[in-house]
Amino acid sequence: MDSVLLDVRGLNISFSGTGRDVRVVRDLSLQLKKGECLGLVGESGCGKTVTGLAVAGALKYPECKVEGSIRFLSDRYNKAPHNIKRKRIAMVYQEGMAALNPVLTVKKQMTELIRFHCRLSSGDALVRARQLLQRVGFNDVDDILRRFPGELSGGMAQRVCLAMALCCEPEILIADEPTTALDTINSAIVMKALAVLKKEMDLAVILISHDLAAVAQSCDRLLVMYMGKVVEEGSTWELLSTPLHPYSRRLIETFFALEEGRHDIEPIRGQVPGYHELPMGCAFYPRCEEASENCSIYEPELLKISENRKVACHLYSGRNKGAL
Ligand SMILES: Nc1ncnc2c1ncn2[C@@H]1O[C@H](COP(=O)(O)OP(=O)(O)OP(=O)(O)O)[C@@H](O)[C@H]1O
Repeated sequence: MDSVLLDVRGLNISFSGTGRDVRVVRDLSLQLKKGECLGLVGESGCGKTVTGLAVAGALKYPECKVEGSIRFLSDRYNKAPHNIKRKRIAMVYQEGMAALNPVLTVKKQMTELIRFHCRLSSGDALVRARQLLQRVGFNDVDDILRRFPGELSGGMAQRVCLAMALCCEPEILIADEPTTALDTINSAIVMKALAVLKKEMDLAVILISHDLAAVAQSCDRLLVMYMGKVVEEGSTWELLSTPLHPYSRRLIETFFALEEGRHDIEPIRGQVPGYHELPMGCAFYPRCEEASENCSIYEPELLKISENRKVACHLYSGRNKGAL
């Protein structure tokens, strides 16, 4: 559990689609240890998916610039070459069904993938496909192999995608909203499959999610992101029970109030700004009820405030002075 597998430092991601660069991930650093589950949470558009794609080496748009250092480390590889990194880090996306080819059976898709990546014969690839499907909790694997994606439920399709992501025995799995399109029962089945895999394969997982209840059950540690930056980091239990950053506090309060069916909670005031109109100082200050004058001038750094806790807020930097 102690060896660091992934070390990301000073990650900046920008898109230049409209002619000028728009930075959507700003100076992000994270470490992931063997067997650990790290949650990335925050509102839509705060940069969770692009961070996951950059780590998986899957951000390939010509208009996208990735800067900073992403190092994949393990007992066997130090600064792994790109092809090894791609095999050791796998990603599953929001909608399993959309990731599968609708006109090919599960058997065809899985065996082709396994033959391509693992260089196995057709017979051995089929054996491996069966093992992988069992690993994600299917009992009648031959029935699943015969089906076309349209004959699977959303939860089944997501588990097939999970099985496919495991074909190269990755050490890190990035799961991007794996339950977004699923009902409660299927979400629970997919999350259980993830938990079993994490334990059996000692997988390190980055779980990107809006679902703080799922995150609370699965993750050891959390990063809260706002407008492309990490605003708070800590162990899951500590962060969810005593959030420090005013943004984390409002995000958590709102989520759990809605979970309890309470609609009396005030939404966070104001709007999420566009990346091209980020305010000076703290990006959250126009919406923050605890902002001071300095928050509109100085951008807070992510400061370590205890062994497992970091926060980027002037309430904790000693600069929270001057009324707004
Ligand atoms: N290919 C692209 N070209 C231009 N901008 C992009 C591209 N992909 C993502 N972005 C922008 O990057 C920002 C971060 O997007 P991202 O998908 O990472 O957010 P997110 O936190 O994962 O949101 P969600 O929870 O809704 O998936 C958004 O403003 C998005 O519009």
